[in-house]
Amino acid sequence: MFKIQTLNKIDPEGLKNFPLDRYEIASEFSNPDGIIVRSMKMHDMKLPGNLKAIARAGAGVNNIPIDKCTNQGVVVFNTPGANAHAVKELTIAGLLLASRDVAGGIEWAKTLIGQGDQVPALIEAGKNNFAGQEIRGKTLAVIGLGAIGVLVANAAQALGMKVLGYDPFISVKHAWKLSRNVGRAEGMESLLANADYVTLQIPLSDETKNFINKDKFKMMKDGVRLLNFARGGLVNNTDLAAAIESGKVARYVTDFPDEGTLKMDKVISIPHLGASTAESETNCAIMAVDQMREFLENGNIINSVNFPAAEMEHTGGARIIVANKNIPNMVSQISTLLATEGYNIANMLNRNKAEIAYNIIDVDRKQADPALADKIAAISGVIMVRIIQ
Ligand SMILES: NC(=O)C1=CN([C@@H]2O[C@H](COP(=O)(O)OP(=O)(O)OC[C@H]3O[C@@H](n4cnc5c(N)ncnc54)[C@H](O)[C@@H]3O)[C@@H](O)[C@H]2O)C=CC1
Ligand SMILES: O=C(O)C(=O)COP(=O)(O)O
Repeated sequence: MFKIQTLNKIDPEGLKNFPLDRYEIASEFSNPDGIIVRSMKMHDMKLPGNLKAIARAGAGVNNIPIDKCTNQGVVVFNTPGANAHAVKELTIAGLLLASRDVAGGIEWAKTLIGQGDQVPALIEAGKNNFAGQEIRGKTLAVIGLGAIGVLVANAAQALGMKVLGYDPFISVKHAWKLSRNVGRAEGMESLLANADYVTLQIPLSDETKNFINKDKFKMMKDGVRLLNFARGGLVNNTDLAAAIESGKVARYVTDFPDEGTLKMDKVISIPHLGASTAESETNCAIMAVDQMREFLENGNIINSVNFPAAEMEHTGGARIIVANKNIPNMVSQISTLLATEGYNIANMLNRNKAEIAYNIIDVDRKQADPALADKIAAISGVIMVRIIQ
């Protein structure tokens, strides 16, 4: 039986894909084999000894201690693209909320309760205070052209905006999906100097923390509207407060409000609703569960953020999976040990990603002795071994 712990509410449509004769699912387990999580912060959590994999039902993995997981041989998955349409739609809503004072107007309209028959006239008299601008013809800078950024860029272009994209690491897959009408920014300076709206669709990492700071605000037009449906830590709050105060930023729309931004003027705060649609929650849960099962049952790795992709058809016989440091001479030590122990390799796959190498080895025996795992684990540089019978 595999034990799967859910750290957030995970859509049952996904969880039902765990067959109950082989899986136990609960929100509390002392030593689970797998964890499924959404946004809960795991950095202070001690990783359970049996833990083999963490699946993030969503895109951002900044809530997961990736390096610690890698060092302990724990494979971390996410579900790329599974919630991208939901975030695209809310980002488009953000563009409109940044342009027309719909939020302020709604608040004001509620204050008219009790004015009886006067309400329609008061509405007409007061609406001037909430007028705005159109997005058509304005320039949008999209920073990050991944699953979400490409959809946002294409949708904004279809709504009549001029769109400039910026992503020095754009993947071929996403480049193919980008409308040819989306312009390529030559660099940050020209991108920000030309933008009426800037939207962030990049991950939060050590490299991107405080990505929007006083230097970037300096490059922006006065009255720019900034959208952040990516992560709060991408924007430096002190510099944002100064940019709002000086009129550089006309509106900041954020899906990640904090105590600091809640107190600022001109900020529209959304309570992290980007991926909160029935469709996205289902998509993410199904993908997370499928990837977790594929790894636990077959050792195959699909959409991991810390391990290489590795898929090999299981042709029968015992399967041994081994993760090791990506250094020379590991495969030969492992295969020599297998030969010494009398195992013939029927099929083998070796993949690597950064510091990690991962092997899937099928042997032509139905069962492998569990003690074999300990012998492989004793080879210096081996991080994780598991036998799948
Ligand atoms: N508001 C919400 O509920 C949600 C927020 N997100 C956030 O959005 C982020 C992006 O999500 P996806 O598009 O699905 O991820 P993705 O991995 O498909 O795309 C991210 C893109 O950002 C690019 N990038 C990375 N560093 C960059 C930099 N310094 N400058 C320019 N581009 C850079 C990458 O090359 C990649 O193309 C997630 O990491 C997460 O933080 C994602 C889903 C839901
Ligand atoms: O997928 C992401 O990165 C998100 O921010 C969505 O978070 P959530 O699953 O709604 O807690």
